[in-house]
Amino acid sequence: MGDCVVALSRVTAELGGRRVLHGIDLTVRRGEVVALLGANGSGKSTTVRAVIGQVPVTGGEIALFGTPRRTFRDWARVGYVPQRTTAAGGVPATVTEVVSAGRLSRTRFGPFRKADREAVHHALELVGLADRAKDSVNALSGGQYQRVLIARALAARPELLIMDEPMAGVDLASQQVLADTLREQVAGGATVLLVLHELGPLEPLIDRAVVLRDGRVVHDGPPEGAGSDHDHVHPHAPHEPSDPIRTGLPL
Ligand SMILES: Nc1ncnc2c1ncn2[C@@H]1O[C@H](COP(=O)(O)OP(=O)(O)OP(=O)(O)O)[C@@H](O)[C@H]1O
Repeated sequence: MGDCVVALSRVTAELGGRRVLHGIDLTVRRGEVVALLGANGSGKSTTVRAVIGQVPVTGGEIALFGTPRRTFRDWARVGYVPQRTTAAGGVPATVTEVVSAGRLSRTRFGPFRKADREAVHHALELVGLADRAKDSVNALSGGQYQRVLIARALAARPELLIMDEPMAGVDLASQQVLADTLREQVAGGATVLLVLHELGPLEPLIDRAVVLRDGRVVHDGPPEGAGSDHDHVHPHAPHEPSDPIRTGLPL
């Protein structure tokens, strides 16, 4: 398993005193693009947040680049794009400031040098927002803000990209930019783990789909077998309380 970039073995986690991950096994090998699918509340976000250390695990093992997560320190190799709903801070900042924050893991919080400024500019070019560099992020559309978050993750030139629902609530034009950006990253050798509620426009890029149900893996294989998750209800989407209970899984 020397080429495992992410490896979870029998991982359990609790939130609010309730067990939400019931023994997750998941591997992402170097250069692979793995999609984590499943209904609302199935544990997708909790799984990726456990990988980056935002959710404490109560059992099992997590390794990054072959190193146990507990002792892993090389965070500049990892780019994380949070779910946009949890990332909106309401703090006024320019596009450049937000993206520069993604470079801090490389500068080790020291002064920015030319290479750092170039990396920030390049990341903004990749997501098509170089012309908005000086604008406040508050002036951006949801899709543009999502592109800023992705540029922030790319600014450190990570080998592993972890993205939580990068397409959620994103307009079609931005979706296309995101798909193109991701394709370039993958072509450049990046490894990707992303949470999706449906395969959508990213499907051609995905090597493997892992479907969760109630905190357990119920499918791990080619994306064709996973299908799109029509039963997922996104928090941004209007939702009728009278809707039937949805499982989000292929029957
Ligand atoms: N901070 C929290 N405290 C208590 N329970 C939580 C918390 N965050 C999530 N949960 C619960 O943990 C379970 C897994 O949630 P998680 O966000 O990982 O699911 P998800 O598959 O990412 O769903 P979604 O598609 O809605 O984002 C759900 O039952 C959720 O209600």
